[in-house]
Amino acid sequence: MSANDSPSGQQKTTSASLDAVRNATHDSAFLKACRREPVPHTPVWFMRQAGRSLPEYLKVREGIAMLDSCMMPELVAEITLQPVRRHKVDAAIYFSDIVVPLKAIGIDLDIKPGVGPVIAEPIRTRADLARLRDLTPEDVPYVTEAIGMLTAELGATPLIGFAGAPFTLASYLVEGGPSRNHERTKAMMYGDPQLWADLVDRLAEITGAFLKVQIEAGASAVQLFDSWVGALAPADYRRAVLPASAKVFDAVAPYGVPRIHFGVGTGELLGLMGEAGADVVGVDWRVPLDEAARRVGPGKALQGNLDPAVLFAPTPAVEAKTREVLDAAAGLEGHIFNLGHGVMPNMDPDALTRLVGYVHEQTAR
Ligand SMILES: Cc1c2[nH]c(c1CCC(=O)O)Cc1[nH]c(c(CCC(=O)O)c1C)Cc1[nH]c(c(CCC(=O)O)c1C)Cc1[nH]c(c(C)c1CCC(=O)O)C2
Repeated sequence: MSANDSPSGQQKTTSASLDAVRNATHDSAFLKACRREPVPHTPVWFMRQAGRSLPEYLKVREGIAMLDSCMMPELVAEITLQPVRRHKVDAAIYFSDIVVPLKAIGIDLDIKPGVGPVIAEPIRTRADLARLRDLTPEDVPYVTEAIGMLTAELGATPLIGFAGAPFTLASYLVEGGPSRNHERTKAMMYGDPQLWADLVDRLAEITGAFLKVQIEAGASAVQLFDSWVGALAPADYRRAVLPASAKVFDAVAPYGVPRIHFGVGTGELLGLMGEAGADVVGVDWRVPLDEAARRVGPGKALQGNLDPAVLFAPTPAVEAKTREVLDAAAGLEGHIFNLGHGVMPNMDPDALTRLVGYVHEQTAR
């Protein structure tokens, strides 16, 4: 199957325009690095680059709830473009949230400012699983529409689509909201392995379908965020999570777009996260990239991994820490520079802009 066969039957983005997007972005530094090809400079983007660190974001979001904003295509396109205009990053990331596909299939949830996603009725029993129905492109028309607008504006700059991975989504659904220790999630995982397996398998189906919509609309790469999976030991990850994450990666494999996988505190899981099917493994700041490369093994690019908190230090300190990251990445087959986790709301946007310039200048070849 090629991406042009449009397996969902949706033709909102025509094959010809999808081909045009593929051609325009193909030789970008970002996609070359994902493919482990030589690059003119190390590409840079930041997780959570769109959002509260930017005054122009706060301005357009004024009076609009987070989830509502995700369903307004023009606003989504504007917010996605803001960090590209300001920082000159090498890729855009689609503005949305990991819980958007769950909302789209009818799960009653909200994103509470300063808290995160909150689920009205958590998923805890076999009967609850029935509420997790399949996602179709018709459930998320605003995604197709916004991505269509974006690819027209972005030209040669690739757009990264994303989704939450089954474990991280399951944690929100089972706990009912953010959780420090994932107690109820782990209680289900260890106590009712079959219910757990069925839950993450359902989530894999939904997530795979959601990523397909984004790719068919014109996303040039996808990132699967398993933000909280670092809470697990490798043996548990392999048994209870890897099959579901692999199912998501397999679902989008036929499109041939790079698949990025990221989690926080996943130093002990990096090899397994690559094994799940990622082409690019995201690394937080706790493991130097040369060591991460040893853990991941050959044939995969790495993304990361400056400690985001470093951005609060004076510029010479930021540059010294950035140099350390670049030095550790010197022998890699493919490196995409990023922070080890997301941009923080109170970060100075100018420090981010300077960082992009510094990485480009230091790695120009
Ligand atoms: C775990 C997770 C979530 N959402 C996401 C993850 C995985 C990434 C990670 O590990 O950070 C993913 C996400 N959420 C958002 C993006 C936008 C794209 C980007 O610029 O990276 C992305 C990629 C927008 C958002 N998602 C959210 C905001 C802030 C809400 C606002 O601006 O009103 C944004 C810009 C809300 C949200 N949504 C979530 C949290 C923890 C929060 C923060 C709650 C808070 O502190 O207010 C769940």
